[in-house]
Amino acid sequence: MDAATLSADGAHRVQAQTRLPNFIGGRFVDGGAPFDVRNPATGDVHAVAYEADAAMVDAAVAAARECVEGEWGHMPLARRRALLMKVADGIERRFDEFLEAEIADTGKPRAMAAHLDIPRGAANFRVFADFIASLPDEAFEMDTPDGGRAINYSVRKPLGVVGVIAPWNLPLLLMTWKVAPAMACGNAVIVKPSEETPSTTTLLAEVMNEVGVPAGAFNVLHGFGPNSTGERLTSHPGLRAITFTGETRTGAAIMRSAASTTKALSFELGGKNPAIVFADCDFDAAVAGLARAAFLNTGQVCLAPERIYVERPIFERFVAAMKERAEALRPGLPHDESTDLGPLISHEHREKVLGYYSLAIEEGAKLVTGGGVPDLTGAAAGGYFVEPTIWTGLPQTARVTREEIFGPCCHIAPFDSEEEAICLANDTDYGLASSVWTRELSRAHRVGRAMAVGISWVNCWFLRDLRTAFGGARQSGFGREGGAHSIAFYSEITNICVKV
Ligand SMILES: NC(=O)c1ccc[n+]([C@@H]2O[C@H](COP(=O)([O-])OP(=O)(O)OC[C@H]3O[C@@H](n4cnc5c(N)ncnc54)[C@H](O)[C@@H]3O)[C@@H](O)[C@H]2O)c1
Ligand SMILES: O=C/C=C/C=C(\O)C(=O)O
Repeated sequence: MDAATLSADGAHRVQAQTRLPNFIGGRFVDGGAPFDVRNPATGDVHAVAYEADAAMVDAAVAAARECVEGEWGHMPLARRRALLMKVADGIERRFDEFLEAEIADTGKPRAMAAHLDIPRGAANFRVFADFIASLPDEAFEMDTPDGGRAINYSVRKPLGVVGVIAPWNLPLLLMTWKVAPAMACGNAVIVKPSEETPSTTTLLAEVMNEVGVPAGAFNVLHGFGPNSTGERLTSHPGLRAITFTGETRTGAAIMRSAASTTKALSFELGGKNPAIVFADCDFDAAVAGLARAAFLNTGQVCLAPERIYVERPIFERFVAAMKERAEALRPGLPHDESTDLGPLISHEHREKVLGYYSLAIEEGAKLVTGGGVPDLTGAAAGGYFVEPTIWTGLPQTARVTREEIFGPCCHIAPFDSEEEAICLANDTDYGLASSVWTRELSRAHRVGRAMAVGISWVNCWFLRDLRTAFGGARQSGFGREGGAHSIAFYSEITNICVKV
């Protein structure tokens, strides 16, 4: 069986033990040490992927380099763009297969994957194929010492071979968010999907071949991080850049490993994101928006608010409304239409989240709701579910209010002034995203701007225009991607200075 069997029939379409081989130079290749891929909604093994060894990494780098120095890197932009548009069409043509593959790897509710993950996979290719067509190059005319003039203009060229190291929480979305602009710029990519979620990346390799992307422009290597495929890629001298989304600690390890070959790095890392709710907000919209933000994807969204600060006059009412929302969420299997809360990604991650659930109590939190494991029967009894959880009463110094948990949980604290709210929100080592909820226009701008983050939302959350800058401040990463920022990162820019 190969990745094509992901298209099998029936309600639960992914068959047991789907084979997910590595994809090098346009071909699925045998070899590598097999490892199990589990469906976290049931705990069952649904696929086997193959950890790429050092020789496979070398082969992928060689194939990618040949392609970027040859057909792909020199392809006229119009043709390259047309191919990327076809990749988007190809994802949509095989939408159900992508959907089932993503669901099998993550256990997330079908509606979420159908409305967010898979459509964004296609959109990422369309947006960057469009965007690159109309992006102006820089030009500066200058005076010269001899009284003449010179014209400077810049041209963009591919960087070369780019390594894309992706996480498991929004697998297709976050991987294509990097692959699409990298390929639009003419680079060849080698993707290492998370070992937890290798299926949709493998399926994308099939689409690349189907639509005629030249062999070697897109490669997939499966495996783990340290002493495995991840580290082999980050230390490989044949790669010019690594774009990474994942934990801050992993980012630090990648930096060390990439240092000796001076690769360009773009890092989207963890967060401990604040939300500030003022008493003048649209109360119902704030509750609906923040309940979604805290619990979407079972809290496994890097942008999720794990710290919510609420102006004192509405604090009790807000906590009660969030409690009601949390308790209305129904955990269950992805294909059950009544499910709105999926599992965590793995047994290990559940242990980590439950560790924080215990720690919160040890640190003196008041448990508003949740704090444990839901009592599920049938197939879901083997899944890695936890209860959506809300705490109050912790100090800013508690580990639960400082460390990223990455589960369906948040701590809610009161504040008395705008100044205090800003201080509390920015009192963190991270700086990824924030949201401010108020009806007062100038305060919205003032507080929105004061947030020490890369992405500051006002009266919304996770509203994305893919042309805008996206990334983290402080320990949430460096570099920005999105729109022109992506194109700049994935390009080698040559300035040409012509004396006239
Ligand atoms: N800032 C963002 O945009 C953003 C988006 C999504 C997720 N995240 C963060 O990602 C984390 C969750 O994802 P995760 O658990 O998959 O992250 P992770 O850091 O554990 O793993 C991410 C990827 O890195 C690989 N990896 C691990 N160690 C490596 C090493 N030493 N060398 C090379 N590769 C290595 C993994 O195999 C995986 O493919 C959270 O911290 C979350 O906040 C951030
Ligand atoms: O879990 C993190 C979500 C990140 C989202 C994006 O990178 C995006 O929307 O492009």
